[in-house]
Amino acid sequence: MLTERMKTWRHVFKLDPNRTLSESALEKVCTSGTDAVIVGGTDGVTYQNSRDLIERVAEYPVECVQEISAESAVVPGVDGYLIPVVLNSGSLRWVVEAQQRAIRKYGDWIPWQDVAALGYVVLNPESKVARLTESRTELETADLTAYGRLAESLFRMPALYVEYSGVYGDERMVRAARRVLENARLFYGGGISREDQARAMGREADTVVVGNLVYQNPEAALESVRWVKETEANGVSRD
Ligand SMILES: CC(C)=CCC/C(C)=C/CC/C(C)=C/CC/C(C)=C/CC/C(C)=C/CC/C(C)=C/CC/C(C)=C/COP(=O)(O)OP(=O)(O)O
Ligand SMILES: O=P(O)(O)OC[C@@H](O)CO
Ligand SMILES: [Mg+2]
Repeated sequence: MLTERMKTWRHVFKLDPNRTLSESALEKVCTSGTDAVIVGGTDGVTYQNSRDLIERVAEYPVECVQEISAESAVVPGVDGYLIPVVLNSGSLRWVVEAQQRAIRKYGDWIPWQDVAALGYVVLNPESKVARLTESRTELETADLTAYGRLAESLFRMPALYVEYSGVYGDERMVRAARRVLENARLFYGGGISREDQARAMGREADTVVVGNLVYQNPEAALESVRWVKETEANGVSRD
């Protein structure tokens, strides 16, 4: 089950099918000791560029999962599929509609044991994902923790994803969200570029996602695996 495997993820890389990565850089990413490689992005994601990148990652022993942002880009045969649900979106399209349309299309073909929902709360108003999904990013701590409880206890989601895509986020927000979760995992992603940031979010979150750094500073991106894994998460460990 994908949801079980996700419980072992401390550090993951998110690779964007719409960006170029040399074979030597990809090899380093995939053999870095990271727990999984997520293939996904917001814009310019197609079936072709997703399949190309997934096939390249599949050459390495690391777990590879596709994060689906467009119904047309679904690649069959991947280890797992992450389905974003943007809880603070201003449009139903990104909460249930796009997902319902895709389920209608793929129906019996969906390998549910290898599918997991990610309850996103998008907090960087300047990010592509915030703009696309018209996310309501002006949230207080209490709003975020309520989304956390909604995701975990009402929707029974396996993970809450605090998403600051492109900028380093507010550690207090992440800590508050983590505190109210008992079973769901807390994913943090956004703007990790330095050791202190990787360690700080490594303390607050269960799973730390590193994206842009792979393209901006590959050496630091590789180091981020160690920075996160050496750091103990504050949360009670759950299995
Ligand atoms: C055999 C077979 C066919 C198997 C497959 C079956 C299967 C798994 C079918 C899919 C079922 C399903 C429910 C699919 C969901 C479809 C869908 C379109 C859902 C909507 C997802 C959504 C809310 C998208 C909005 C954007 C979003 C949240 C994207 C996630 C990634 C993200 C936040 C990237 C951020 O990075 P990026 O913006 O690229 O960062 P940069 O600015 O640095 O580029
Ligand atoms: O690209 P960065 O800013 O590292 O963010 C990672 C991930 O949360 C994006 O969905
Ligand atoms: Mg992108």
